[in-house]
Amino acid sequence: MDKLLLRGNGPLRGELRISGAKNAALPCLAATLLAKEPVQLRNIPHLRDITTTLELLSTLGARVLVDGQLGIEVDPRPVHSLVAPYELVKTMRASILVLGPLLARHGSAEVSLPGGCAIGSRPVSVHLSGLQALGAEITVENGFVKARAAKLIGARIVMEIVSVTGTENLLMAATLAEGHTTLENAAREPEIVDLARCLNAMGARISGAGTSVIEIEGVKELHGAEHSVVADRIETGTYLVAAAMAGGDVCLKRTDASLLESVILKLREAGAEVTTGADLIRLRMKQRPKAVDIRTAPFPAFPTDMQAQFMALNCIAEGSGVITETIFENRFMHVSELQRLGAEITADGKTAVVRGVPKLRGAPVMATDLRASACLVLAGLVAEGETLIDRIYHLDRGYEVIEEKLGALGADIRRISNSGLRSAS
Ligand SMILES: CC(=O)N[C@H]1[C@@H](OP(=O)(O)OP(=O)(O)OC[C@H]2O[C@@H](n3ccc(=O)[nH]c3=O)[C@H](O)[C@@H]2O)O[C@H](CO)[C@@H](O)[C@@H]1O
Ligand SMILES: C=C(OP(=O)(O)O)C(=O)O
Repeated sequence: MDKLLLRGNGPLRGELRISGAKNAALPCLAATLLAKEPVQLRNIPHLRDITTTLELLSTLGARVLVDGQLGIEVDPRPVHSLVAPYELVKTMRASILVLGPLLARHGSAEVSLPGGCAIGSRPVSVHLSGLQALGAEITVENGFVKARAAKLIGARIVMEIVSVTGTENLLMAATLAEGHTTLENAAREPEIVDLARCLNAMGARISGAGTSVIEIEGVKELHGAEHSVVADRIETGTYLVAAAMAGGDVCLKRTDASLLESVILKLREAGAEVTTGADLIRLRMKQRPKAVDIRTAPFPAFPTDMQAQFMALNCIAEGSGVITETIFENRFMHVSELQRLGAEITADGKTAVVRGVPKLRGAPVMATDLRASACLVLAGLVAEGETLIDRIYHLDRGYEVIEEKLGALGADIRRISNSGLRSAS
């Protein structure tokens, strides 16, 4: 099992290219199952979750071509299986996203209940009740969701909870439903806007994505298309926090500041100088960060996927910051690991109070989920001495070559793989 070894060694300087967003690429890959022709997707990040999704699509029978330039073509015509097996689905939350497309295009689907980060109970009731409202018959048996519908019929759906993948599943299913569908209380995340763009390029008729009311006029079929996936706002935010913690001057390219305004606001509050251009963000930090209060909530508020990284920032900041996690009930697993590095944190229920210390000290730590892993990397960048992070397979689900990217900015970070020690830069 790979590990990461870090040594805190001062400011970060240089330029980085941000990858396509995992959480946009995954629904777009699932959406290809709706088409009658091959779909080309560009700017797909090279990540473990993407590989798992491609394996899942191949298992269903789709023909997948990877062109080596971050481009992937999926030909859904040979699909012959409508079963998403447990072995593939267990590692990844987004695998539930094949449910809506398979049902809408083929009239039935069996999808194992999904895995993903263990950051809460993460039910899928919103997905299932929405599909029922579109006319599907749904049962959950032996860990599988079984869905059938001779034909989906458009409906007005008021989602009980704001759910990102729930909105995406229903959006995809509704594109081929007969008549009009309205999704109310929809999630507004940029990845949903990106999925709607991809679907509209395939011939869907969707308006309102990015607002809480999405309108979908069902069409008879969807055709092939080409779509380039939006930049990863969480990867962007993670590298911005890295520079805010380590200090220095970093420019992130091929990203979009409008996707992470709430994060940039908090970085400025922490004392960073942030300037933005059409597709770049530059962060300069000349001082010890000031602690900030964070409250996670659905977009456009502060994202839960950036909570752990800001907790790491508060750990070495001047003053105290209160972090309130309102989305997931079990997303403070990084607290005990940060404490191993000398952080002063008191967590109680949804709230963690972090009192900044002048220095963290390196130690062996364990990654517990994707963003928790990222926060340990950030802490390791500024800790005195060596930090060894175990179980970084979580990190590989969501960060493309993190050790190379941080290494290029001057960080001392190395991956220790089973085959030996590999330098970052
Ligand atoms: C692959 C992907 O895009 N993952 C993102 C997606 O996850 P995901 O789509 O799983 O997250 P949701 O938006 O569905 O979850 C938000 C909250 O709603 C609850 N809920 C959700 C569905 C449901 O049927 N019932 C229910 O109670 C969840 O347990 C959670 O407490 O959005 C999260 C919130 O921004 C992000 O952290 C994840 O990175
Ligand atoms: C929680 C995340 O991923 P997933 O929903 O796939 O578990 C994440 O991207 O931070």
